[in-house]
Amino acid sequence: MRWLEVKQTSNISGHVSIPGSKNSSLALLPAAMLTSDKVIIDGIPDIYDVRVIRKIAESIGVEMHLDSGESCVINAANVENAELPIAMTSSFRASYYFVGALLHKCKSVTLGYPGGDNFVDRPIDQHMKVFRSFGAEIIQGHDRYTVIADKLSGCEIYFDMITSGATMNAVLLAVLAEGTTKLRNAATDPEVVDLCNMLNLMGAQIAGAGTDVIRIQGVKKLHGCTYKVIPDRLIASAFLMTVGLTKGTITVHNVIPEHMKSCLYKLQEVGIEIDVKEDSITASCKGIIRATRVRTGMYPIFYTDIQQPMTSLLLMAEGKSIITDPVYPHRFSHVPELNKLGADIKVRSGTALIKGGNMLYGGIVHATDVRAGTCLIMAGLAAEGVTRITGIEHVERGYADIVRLYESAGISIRKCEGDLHRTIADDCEFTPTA
Ligand SMILES: CC(=O)N[C@H]1[C@@H](OP(=O)(O)OP(=O)(O)OC[C@H]2O[C@@H](n3ccc(=O)[nH]c3=O)[C@H](O)[C@@H]2O)O[C@H](CO)[C@@H](O)[C@@H]1O
Ligand SMILES: C=C(OP(=O)(O)O)C(=O)O
Repeated sequence: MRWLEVKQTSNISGHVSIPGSKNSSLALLPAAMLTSDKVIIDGIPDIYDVRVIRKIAESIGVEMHLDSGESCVINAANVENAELPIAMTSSFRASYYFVGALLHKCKSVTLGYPGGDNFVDRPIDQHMKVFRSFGAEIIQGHDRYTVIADKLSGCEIYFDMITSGATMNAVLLAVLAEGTTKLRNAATDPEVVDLCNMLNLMGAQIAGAGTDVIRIQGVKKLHGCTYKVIPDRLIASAFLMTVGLTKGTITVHNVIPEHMKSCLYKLQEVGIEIDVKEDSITASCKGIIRATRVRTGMYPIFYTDIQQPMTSLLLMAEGKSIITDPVYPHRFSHVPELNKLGADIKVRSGTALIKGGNMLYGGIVHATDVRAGTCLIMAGLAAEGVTRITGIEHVERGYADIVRLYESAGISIRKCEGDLHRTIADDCEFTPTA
């Protein structure tokens, strides 16, 4: 059994260089397959999902080399078919971008239904709507689906809800489709803009990215480029929140503060001091944390992916806080785990009612998704004694080297392997694996 081990920690002082965005990388890597030229992308994190993408790519003849923390070189000149490995494509969420990236070239793409963070049911009806809008036929099996199109025709799509994934998939299909595509009610997330920026550098004609109407004029061919992925705003936001649990100061470097505004304002509101520079943000906390209400939404509203870390932060507040997550109303699997550590949280129809101020005590808890992992690490830092967090594989989907990253923040956590139920005081028996 593997787990992460976290000890109560106070008064931190650290500097963290934020890695490239997972959610951007998962779209940029398939996007690089739209051309037969070489594409170089800097800053791709060496996380589990990226490793799976690399294996899937290799299985269809795409060359993908990743030097850790450096450049990823992608060459899709020799891809002929897109019969993708089912289990691999079902092991993470964003495999659907392979359809957007390969349908034009291969005319047929077969893959497994998306997996990934299993906090809730996550429909892909908007992706299906996108495929059909471009003229594709979809054949659905019990564990796989095939998307077939001899030709992709530009179209107009009004999304039924704001979805970053389906917006990006539509962009991937539109850049080489015949004619013009107009996407309405499109997502405005920084990761959507990042994808459009790279595609424009490859010769695409995309206008309006970052607004809710994106217009794409299809082109005949895209060419290679060198690009750098944006920083991971989700990892950066969680680090800033951490000072609310440990007290002290933390500076995140290599960030784009504009991407994190909804988080920064909320942190100031609850009592964390925020100092924003051009590409770094310092958060400090000496005093009390105030209770608040949080409601998630699609960008630029407070993002669902930091709802779980925010829950841990609000455990420190005297009084009652309320977190509602309309984006994923069932994303609360972290709550029973936090309650095991002494928290007092009740969940009622997509809303967590948090009674802050309780003492937290270390224990054994389980992370069911990457952000639940972050949230449990944060609670562990405030809990008396030692906290062990299982479900590391979920955390590894989003963090390349979580131990080293926290170390730079002045926080010591360990990856351990062995007998989980050995007495927590019996510290020296564990075998750190990183
Ligand atoms: C790999 C990646 O980038 N993952 C992020 C992406 O996921 P992902 O792109 O899957 O999430 P979406 O933006 O598509 O989801 C937004 C909302 O639309 C709904 N929806 C989406 C698609 C669809 O076909 N039908 C449908 O009903 C979802 O249930 C959700 O309520 O955005 C989410 C919302 O910010 C984040 O939590 C994920 O970290
Ligand atoms: C939900 C997340 O990721 P994914 O969509 O890849 O499951 C996340 O990063 O918090």
